[in-house]
Amino acid sequence: MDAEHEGRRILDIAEGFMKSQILFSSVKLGIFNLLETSDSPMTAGEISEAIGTDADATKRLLNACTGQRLLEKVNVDQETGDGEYQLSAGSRTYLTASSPTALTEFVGILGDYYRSPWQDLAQAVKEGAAFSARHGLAVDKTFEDVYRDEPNFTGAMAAVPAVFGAKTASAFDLSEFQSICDVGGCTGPLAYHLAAAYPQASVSVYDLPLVVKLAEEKRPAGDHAERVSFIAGDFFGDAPLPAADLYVLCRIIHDWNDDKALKILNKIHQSLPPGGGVLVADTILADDKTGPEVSNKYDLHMMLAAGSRERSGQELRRLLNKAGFTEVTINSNGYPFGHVLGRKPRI
Ligand SMILES: C[S@@+](CC[C@H](N)C(=O)[O-])C[C@H]1O[C@@H](n2cnc3c(N)ncnc32)[C@H](O)[C@@H]1O
Repeated sequence: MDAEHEGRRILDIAEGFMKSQILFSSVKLGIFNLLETSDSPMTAGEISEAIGTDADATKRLLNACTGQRLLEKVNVDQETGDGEYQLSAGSRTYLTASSPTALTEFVGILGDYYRSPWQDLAQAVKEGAAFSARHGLAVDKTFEDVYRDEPNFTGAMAAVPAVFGAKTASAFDLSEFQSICDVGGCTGPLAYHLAAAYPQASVSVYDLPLVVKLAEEKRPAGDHAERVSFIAGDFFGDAPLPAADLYVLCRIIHDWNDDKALKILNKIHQSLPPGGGVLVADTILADDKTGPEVSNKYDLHMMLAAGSRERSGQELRRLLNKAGFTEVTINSNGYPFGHVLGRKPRI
């Protein structure tokens, strides 16, 4: 073992919160959005004046952002070290207001609403199910509570499939399906990718009434978006799902305990014609549950925020089998989601 290397690696893990705080604070202060609107690189003084912050502290934050390659520093005075700041390629693509691939709202929710339950990780591990009973979505909290506590939840959710949804659309060849329903599809970012990838299919999104209302208001212009319909409902209610021969569940199964997840899968199975499919997209754990890192992180996150869990491919296979899906194919590669396709038997 290289002792020094291991020591540094452990400190690096411990100091991880400092890195994320640099990002969260810069997003919160509007630094990336400001630089997007500027025709040329800006000095720390210009930035602090525009966002109403302390000049010296702002300069230190901007330099830390540069160290994280969130910003670039140009025209540097070799004597004073002062210079001008501009967006890096990464922040221009993923952290600016007008970018169609902006992750800003998701970063915002991670830095605030989603960060607070992590303070209780040790307590949650001590208590297990008792902690979930107090805090868990699957137990005593509804999605209506989530929307009341964090009004920007839909914006934050939508950011991730807007960026990574093309990978979900292409994880399997879905071209045989004529009608696709994204169940719990939020304001439609994944449905728009599905509509673009499968022009032969009609595409719908099924979600709670308040989300559908928002989705209609936010619908972007363009052919693919216009082909997507939004249908309000409750997947735990008695009303049938919109008709489809493929149902998609992106980050839905991981919200719920096995009983509730099975309810959703059973309902989908009942709604499908023979040979129809269900596509699950979640951060899938390795069979020994020790990776990939993104899935382990979100497994704990789901425990803290929703009293639920991420599952391995084999666990998802067993759930799908229980609901009556026989042919189950697992494609667990990919960031941030792996994918599982299940089929209702043809006879
Ligand atoms: C974790 S979000 C995932 C959203 C989207 N699929 C994604 O990956 O970004 C869960 C979604 O399920 C929806 N949802 C929760 N309970 C529901 C219910 N009972 N019926 C229909 N949709 C529901 C929420 O409104 C939300 O859009």
